[in-house]
Amino acid sequence: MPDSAPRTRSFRLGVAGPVGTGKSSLIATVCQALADDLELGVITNDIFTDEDARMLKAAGVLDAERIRAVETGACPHTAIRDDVTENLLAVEDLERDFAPLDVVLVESGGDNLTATFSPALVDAQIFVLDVAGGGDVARKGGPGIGRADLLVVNKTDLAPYVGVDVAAMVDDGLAAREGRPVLALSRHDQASVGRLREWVLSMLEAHVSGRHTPVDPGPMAPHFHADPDHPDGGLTHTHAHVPGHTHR
Ligand SMILES: Nc1nc2c(ncn2[C@@H]2O[C@H](COP(=O)(O)OP(=O)(O)OP(=O)(O)O)[C@@H](O)[C@H]2O)c(=O)[nH]1
Repeated sequence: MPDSAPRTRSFRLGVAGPVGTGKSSLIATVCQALADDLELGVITNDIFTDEDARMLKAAGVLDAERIRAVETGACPHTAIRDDVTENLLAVEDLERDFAPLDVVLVESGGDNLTATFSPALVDAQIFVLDVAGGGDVARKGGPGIGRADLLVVNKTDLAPYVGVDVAAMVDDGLAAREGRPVLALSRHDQASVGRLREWVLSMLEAHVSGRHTPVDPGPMAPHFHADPDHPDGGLTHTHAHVPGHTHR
């Protein structure tokens, strides 16, 4: 990427979405599509393991040293939204060790429909749904579906097998997003991979030229955490407040 000034700060791109929608695979696809053109790094988040980082290293999409895992030890959205310290340090370490990096991709642990990144951690974010999760999911709304920088409807190659109309799902996404982009993607469809590549490059260009302003998609909706020590078996809460907030 042409650049005249010395630079250590990368374009930080978050990838969030429900469990199993293909976040790690999308990151692998982006790395494969751009590793010859850009300097890349990856941070993965898992609750108890470094499974996603190991999968990406095994896939050989980047030098293994450029893929690092954060073990959140708590609900994934805590580490990408409420207290991003661990992730921010991991991103900054990567940026220092491989300076200058063009893009650091940060994968959220799989979470529910309402988990989004804090703009304190990433400059832009992709929210990933897949057709196998149901054709109606894009209609369900929430901050990621409505206001992430890009909504991906993933695994379109599976649509005929799960009875989902991809075009209708994309239209639902567009209707929920007031003009923000929606991309139908399959890692087996090179044209769609090309569109994802172009989107990442255009966002990087907008970031480097100062034309992109990170936007907070908004807080999570109220949700329930199971807790055997709680008299009601758990706690329903929101993330609209931050100070003093903890998760088990
Ligand atoms: N058919 C098809 N399968 C895909 C595609 N992308 C991912 N998968 C499969 O979907 C499954 C889940 O993919 P992952 O990339 O691990 O999903 P994830 O969102 O990172 O999963 P968690 O980190 O557990 O939330 C794997 O079996 C992938 O091989 C795709 O484009 N088409």
